[in-house]
Amino acid sequence: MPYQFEDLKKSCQTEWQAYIEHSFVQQLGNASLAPEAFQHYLKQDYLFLIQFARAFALAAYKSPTLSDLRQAKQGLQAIVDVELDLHISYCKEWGISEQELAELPEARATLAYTRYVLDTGNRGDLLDLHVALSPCMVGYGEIANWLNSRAETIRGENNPYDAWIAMYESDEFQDAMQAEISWLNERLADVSPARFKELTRIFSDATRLEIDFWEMGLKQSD
Ligand SMILES: Cc1ncc(CO)c(N)n1
Repeated sequence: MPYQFEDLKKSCQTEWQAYIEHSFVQQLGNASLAPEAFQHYLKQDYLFLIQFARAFALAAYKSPTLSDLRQAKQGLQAIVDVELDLHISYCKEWGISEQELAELPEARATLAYTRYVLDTGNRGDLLDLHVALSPCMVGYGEIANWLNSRAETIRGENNPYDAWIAMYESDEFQDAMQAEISWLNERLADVSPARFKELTRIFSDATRLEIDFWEMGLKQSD
């Protein structure tokens, strides 16, 4: 049986579920999340996105084919020209100025996660890097879908976090998530059991670092 993305999730099911169904996510869905926790998260996510853009630049460098190079360029462009602008205006609505964002120190959870991804890409190949990136690309799309499937989730103007859910349920994000899964499925189909085992380590590490990112938001830790 060729390996598929689903097998990566199955290899760390407990951690994956703890990430997708984290209390930060549940509280965001039922509108009970403390605004301070959300603001802390938003600020750190700005710093996260900057490092995430660098990871796509690294993906360009690690691309053996023109098609991979184009894909990496598209990812970098989407973050720099669209996501970061959106994030900056969203932060403004939450009372966080661009000046404040520019001067923020990185929380340890942000440092750990982003540098882990960059280091994994540096020492490995494009597949290692994509596996390290996949919990972000796929996880947030799944989170939006999971929230929408729950009776406890409040949508619309009665939830101050509605726009956050809307961003990750959008066609743009869901399409990017599907594209990432397809790219991985194509590559995973050819890997050996030993190579797959290495990749499950990376996937599980990145998933655990996503859990820490939610914890950092909830506890407002720096
Ligand atoms: C920490 C984190 N993971 C994933 C995403 C989705 O892009 C994000 N914005 N932030």
